[in-house]
Amino acid sequence: MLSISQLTHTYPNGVRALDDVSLEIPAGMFGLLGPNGAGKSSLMRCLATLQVPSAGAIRFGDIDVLARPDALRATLGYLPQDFGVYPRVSAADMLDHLAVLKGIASRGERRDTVEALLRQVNLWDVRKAAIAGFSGGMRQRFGIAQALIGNPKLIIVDEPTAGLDPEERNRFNNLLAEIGESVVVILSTHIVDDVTDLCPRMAILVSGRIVLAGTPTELIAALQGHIWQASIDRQEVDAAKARHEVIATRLRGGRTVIRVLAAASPGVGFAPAEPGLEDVYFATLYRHRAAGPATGASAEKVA
Ligand SMILES: Nc1ncnc2c1ncn2[C@@H]1O[C@H](COP(=O)(O)OP(=O)(O)OP(=O)(O)O)[C@@H](O)[C@H]1O
Repeated sequence: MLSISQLTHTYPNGVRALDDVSLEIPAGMFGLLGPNGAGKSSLMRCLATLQVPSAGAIRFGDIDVLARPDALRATLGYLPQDFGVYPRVSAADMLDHLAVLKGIASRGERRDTVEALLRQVNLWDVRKAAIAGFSGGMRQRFGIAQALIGNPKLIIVDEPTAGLDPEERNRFNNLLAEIGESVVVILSTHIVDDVTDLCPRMAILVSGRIVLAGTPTELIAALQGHIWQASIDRQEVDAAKARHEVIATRLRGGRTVIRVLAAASPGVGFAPAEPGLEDVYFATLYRHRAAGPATGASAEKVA
């Protein structure tokens, strides 16, 4: 179990990226959804001990993470949003090097580990090719291989499928789904379908705050009977937005399909719609935007 209590992080420029974040995350896959700038990467970096939060506490099992970051690192697998540079060394040599850094001293054990991981992520055939020449999907699969070195109990993956084509995204998600259910896997993303496909538990982060948390099934059920859909002309969209709580608009065959949040039928032309996780996400963002400032971390004036 990963326990995050009242975590707050303010960058030196005054941006408060995390604001009183508390979450209890059991074993299994946990989806953290949020728009750009919500604070997802900031939270991931704090959990991965790459950044010390301004306030709050993090516990993973027996480990007080802020007091003993090294103890967490020994059991952590982290796939950052962006590796930055991709070396010209081969995938096999790089994994071997990273295994040394993870403390696997025995050459034989490393060879077995590297082979098993490369086969698991389907990169065995290209093990001798330089990572610098890999496609985006191959890089991400290499990324998950390096995160799995040493059988970590906490795995953090930060927006892993952004920029991948649907086939590679699917491949990557299948890999994540195979990771054992006895470990905590945190998947940070703004792709709702990734959470729908993979995560039995989730939370939505907006402006550095957890605004919703639960199981996708329960959160979707809570919207039952509250989502309505209509197909309208593009010119009518602004008027519809003024009249209704329009949570999403989508073009379909030259017309605009709007999804509206309402306890009863909003009027002629609207049909009841089956809610999905995307409605949960958009309704949450809509309510947040209606209640306060635009999404993005809150900027505090520093005196
Ligand atoms: N090193 C930093 N210094 C100052 N501000 C930062 C720093 N890193 C992030 N921020 C700010 O903190 C807020 C949260 O950023 P963060 O990258 O954590 O969000 P995110 O949800 O991961 O966004 P994205 O989906 O775009 O990656 C943003 O306003 C961002 O500009």
